[in-house]
Amino acid sequence: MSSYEIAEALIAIQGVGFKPRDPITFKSGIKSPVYCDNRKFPFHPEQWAKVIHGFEQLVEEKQIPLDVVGGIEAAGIPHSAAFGFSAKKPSIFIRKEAKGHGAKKRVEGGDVSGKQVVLIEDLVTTGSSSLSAVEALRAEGAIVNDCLAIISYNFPEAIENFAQAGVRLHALTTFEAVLQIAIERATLDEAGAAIVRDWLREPHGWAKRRGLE
Ligand SMILES: O=P(O)(O)OC[C@H]1O[C@H](OP(=O)(O)OP(=O)(O)O)[C@H](O)[C@@H]1O
Ligand SMILES: O=C(O)c1cc(=O)[nH]c(=O)[nH]1
Repeated sequence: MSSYEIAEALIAIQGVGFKPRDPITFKSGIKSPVYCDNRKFPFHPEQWAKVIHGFEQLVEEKQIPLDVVGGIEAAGIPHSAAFGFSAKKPSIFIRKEAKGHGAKKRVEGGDVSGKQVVLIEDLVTTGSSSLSAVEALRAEGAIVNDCLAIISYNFPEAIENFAQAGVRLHALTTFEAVLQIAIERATLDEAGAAIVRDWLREPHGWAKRRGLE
């Protein structure tokens, strides 16, 4: 499954929104003129199958050691569960925060101690959600060296965060691929594309630069 095919699939399920003049706030607090919504994939099984096959191919081609598949709450979980089921591997999930009641755990579903856990995230922006999950897993004795994601914005800070944590990030596609397709198809006009490119150059200060905050 190529990066282009996965980007096409995300566009086909209407999982990409361009909002150059009406920004959206990301988990990290970054204000953005674009939004990718991988949560829509399970509603479109034919397109979703491309994601799950993409993960299978990635693990096989890169010979990624895998005992357990771990989905990051919330949007990572459906993809992780489907991939684990299809690959006949156990799967667990990792909460972003421990609950205040019940077992109060972040890692749910099984014992990961001494196991090679491959993380599944739907989307990487800064990488902070992924790396917090890595910490929670390592605290339970898991071996975590690889994270698979559907899409990454490929921000330098995310690349640096993954490198520092000693985790390889393998994304099926990138926001750049999505942007290329949107420009080719004139889904995004030139003025809109210029705004998105300006955001990509320096996302943290973008909203201020444009007088939006
Ligand atoms: O790389 P980061 O800067 O951490 O951003 C990426 C995270 O943001 C979203 O989670 P969010 O908590 O917004 O939504 P969810 O609860 O649906 O997963 C997404 O699903 C990733 O987990
Ligand atoms: O960083 C985020 O919070 C984020 C970005 C994005 O494009 N889509 C999403 O679901 N979350």
